Amino acid sequence: MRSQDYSQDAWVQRIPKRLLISFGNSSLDYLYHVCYAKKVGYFWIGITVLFLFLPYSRNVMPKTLDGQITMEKTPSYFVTNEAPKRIHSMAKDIKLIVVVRNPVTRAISDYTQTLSKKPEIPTFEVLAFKNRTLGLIDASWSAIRIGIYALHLENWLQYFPLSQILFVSGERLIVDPAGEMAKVQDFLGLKRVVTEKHFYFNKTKGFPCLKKPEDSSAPRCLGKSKGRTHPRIDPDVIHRLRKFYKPFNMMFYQMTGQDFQWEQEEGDK
Ligand SMILES: Nc1ncnc2c1ncn2[C@@H]1O[C@H](COP(=O)(O)OS(=O)(=O)O)[C@@H](OP(=O)(O)O)[C@H]1O
Repeated sequence: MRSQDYSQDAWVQRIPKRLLISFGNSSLDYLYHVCYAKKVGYFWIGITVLFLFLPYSRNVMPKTLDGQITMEKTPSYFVTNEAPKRIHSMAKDIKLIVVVRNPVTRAISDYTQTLSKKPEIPTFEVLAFKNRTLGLIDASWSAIRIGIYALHLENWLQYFPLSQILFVSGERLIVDPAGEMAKVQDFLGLKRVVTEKHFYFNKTKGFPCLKKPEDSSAPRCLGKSKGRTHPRIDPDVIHRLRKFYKPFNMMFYQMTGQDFQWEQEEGDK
């Protein structure tokens, strides 16, 4: 086996070969948090400009050794039109890890986040419709448009084959974090270092958290801004949104070869 060179010269800033992305509000932070805490990769927490506008973005990357993985995480790439083309021109063999979640819950989560910053905005029910009497959904509202995953994925598939993309279920990440992490590690070609023994379910938070690592004093949950209580949304509106998304979801399942079972969920949080 080749011994690792730890000399100063061996630490180099590299263009990431793995990218964690999501449509926003889909548990990407949690995936990143687990990968980071368990050193599954060396991260740059990305901002969209990185790949899009900085030709020498390598300069802002963490230094890694040959054989270590440089990853970048950002929620906004997936819906940024120019992103796949530019990323492809810099790193065509990149592995993409995309976290997805029921688009109806995602839209409500997105709205809840905005509401926490701007309490004066209209209700979700008002923003969701162009014409509520006619049941016409406002697909130009970003909270809704982002959830049309099939549309965004089409753009990426023009540049990257499906084999380079792993879709992680935001729902499964909550109920079975170790199971989803196993898929992530397999996809990255890594030994399964993150397993069930690293997680516990925090009843107060209502989400899984990481158990206390040996080198730190506290178990790690995500902060208060993750896992917020959603406002109550009129069930009719939820029903209407489900109908709106259904054909797009079906298209997305077909394109990815994965059934995320969003139609089977009883209600949205
Ligand atoms: N372990 C754990 N702890 C807390 N929250 C968790 C966890 N796993 C998944 N989630 C869900 O993650 C949702 C927020 O997604 P992110 O903001 O991380 O996504 S993204 O970075 O914008 O893609 C967040 O959405 P909200 O519930 O609307 O706040 C959570 O439902």
